[in-house]
Amino acid sequence: TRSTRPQRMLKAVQKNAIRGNPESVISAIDYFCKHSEWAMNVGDEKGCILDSVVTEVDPSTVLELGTYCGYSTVRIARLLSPGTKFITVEFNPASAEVARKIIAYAGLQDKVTLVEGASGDLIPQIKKLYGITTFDFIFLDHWKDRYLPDIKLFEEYGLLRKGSVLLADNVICPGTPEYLEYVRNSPRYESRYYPSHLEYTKVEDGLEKSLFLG
Ligand SMILES: Cc1ncnc2c1ncn2[C@@H]1O[C@H](/C=C/CNC(=O)c2cc(-c3ccc(F)cc3)cc(O)c2O)[C@@H](O)[C@H]1O
Ligand SMILES: [Mg+2]
Repeated sequence: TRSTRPQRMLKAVQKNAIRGNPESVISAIDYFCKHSEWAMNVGDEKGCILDSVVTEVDPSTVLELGTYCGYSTVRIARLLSPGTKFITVEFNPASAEVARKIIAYAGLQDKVTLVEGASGDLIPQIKKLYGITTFDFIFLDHWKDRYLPDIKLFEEYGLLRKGSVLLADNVICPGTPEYLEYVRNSPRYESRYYPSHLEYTKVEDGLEKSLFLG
């Protein structure tokens, strides 16, 4: 049967990247997406903004929603200090399998816990299952209509602390209007928009960084 795009992306990593070298894995995926097949990774332009926010926050606990093939997982994990707890959530088994292989190819498997399941099911159990009280940094890049319900779950289950940073992809394209309206109007967040472009295109998109004020 025909391979899937994630499987073809994995092949490109295995062919063009150097095992244990995260930078080469990132470059191989970006090259594949620019020259072979577009894919919905955060990409190199928005990826640099992601890098700078992760570096600035220097988190001890990280949550990513929507692993997909693991591109942003590798971008984040390569910047984390030893001992950081990093959980990434993916409910499509095929995507999760490709992501595990790409994360492992980059040599970052010991820094990442990939959980297969739906974010709405996992979030209420994170404290119990992983012994995490609050997250310092959260990257939202899953179904766009799940951003708002999930941020409300973070609040409900006390997973945010004063200073927690949430970074959301695609707030313009495809767009997350309800989420944007919430974080920009809630007195509990201080939000800032980082203009950029949809991965591998000239289409406008951007990231929204929201600081939880407690
Ligand atoms: C509640 C729940 N729980 C667990 N995993 C979950 C989950 N909801 C989704 N997932 C997982 O995460 C990924 C899905 C990501 C969704 N991302 C996008 O749809 C997306 C789309 C574009 C795009 C832009 C313009 C176009 F013309 C076409 C596409 C760009 C992007 O950057 C995107 O992120 C995918 O691997 C899915 O299984
Ligand atoms: Mg995205």
